Amino acid sequence: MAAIEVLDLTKTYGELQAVDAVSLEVAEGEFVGILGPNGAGKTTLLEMVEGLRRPDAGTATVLGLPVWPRNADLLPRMGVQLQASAFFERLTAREQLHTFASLYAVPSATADEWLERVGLDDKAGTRVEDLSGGQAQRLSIACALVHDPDVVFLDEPTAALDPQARRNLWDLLSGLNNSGRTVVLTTHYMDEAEVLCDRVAIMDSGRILQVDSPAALIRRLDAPARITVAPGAVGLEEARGIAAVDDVQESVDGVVLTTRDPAHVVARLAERDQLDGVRVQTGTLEDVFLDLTGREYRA
Ligand SMILES: Nc1ncnc2c1ncn2[C@@H]1O[C@H](COP(=O)(O)OP(=O)(O)OP(=O)(O)O)[C@@H](O)[C@H]1O
Repeated sequence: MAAIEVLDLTKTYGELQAVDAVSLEVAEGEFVGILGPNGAGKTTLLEMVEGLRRPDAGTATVLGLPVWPRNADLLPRMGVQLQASAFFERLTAREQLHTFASLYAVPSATADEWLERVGLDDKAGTRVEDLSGGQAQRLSIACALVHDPDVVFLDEPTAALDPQARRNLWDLLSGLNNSGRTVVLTTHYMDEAEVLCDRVAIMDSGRILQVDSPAALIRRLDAPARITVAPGAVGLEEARGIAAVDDVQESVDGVVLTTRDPAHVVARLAERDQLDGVRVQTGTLEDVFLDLTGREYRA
């Protein structure tokens, strides 16, 4: 049985088709990312799947149960990350988490374990409004997980964090589904989707354009590879003479060779001892987005 089944979910706000007949299946234990620019419809889709927003049409089931009308049997089995602004004011981090735990009859000791797991034990006595952005995000994730749900929904969990805080949170998130949990997250960060997700659904203008593993999405693109070598490591004319090299350009980083057969080109460079500073770049999810929409990706 799929953990999540979404069939033709649709939501319209006035003239705007925010979510347009979206279908998606998520297997048990899978980590799926919904990736798209601002306004793509990610939050609206997620809230309908969580049973928080009523669809105009279509259905969603979680663990085999319909999510709308709101299903009381499902609530303890789902973890929904709150935006930090939804915390109870003036509570400390520990009080906030204990309050959530008590809603699900989870012992306080378990809540304290979670505080430690998300690295907030030294902030237990700090009021939620005095936590940094990253600390507040980690607390909101602990609140979503404290009752040990089977399915976890995270809406842009690393939004507005600095790069270091994002990476710290990635470590936490990548450990999340090791214990068999199903995780669905929305993000507008390509690198985040690539690092964390088994499969990525690329969303734009209310539609899911493609769903697959990041590697498969990029492979399907059939984009040429770019091989950069240090400035001066190879002459421009010499590089143009290597079989399978389609194009050669000079850039600030060095000489950039474009090819559809990077293994062959790297082998030729190696034979000539010209691998100084070599870097091989294949396509990225940004290229996939450009290919699918005809637009540059702007988070
Ligand atoms: N309650 C609402 N009433 C009217 N329009 C809405 C409402 N909620 C969302 N929208 C619009 O629907 C579209 C999709 O919004 P949504 O928040 O789902 O996108 P998103 O992909 O999550 O964007 P972001 O990354 O900025 O959060 C946007 O154009 C938004 O302005």
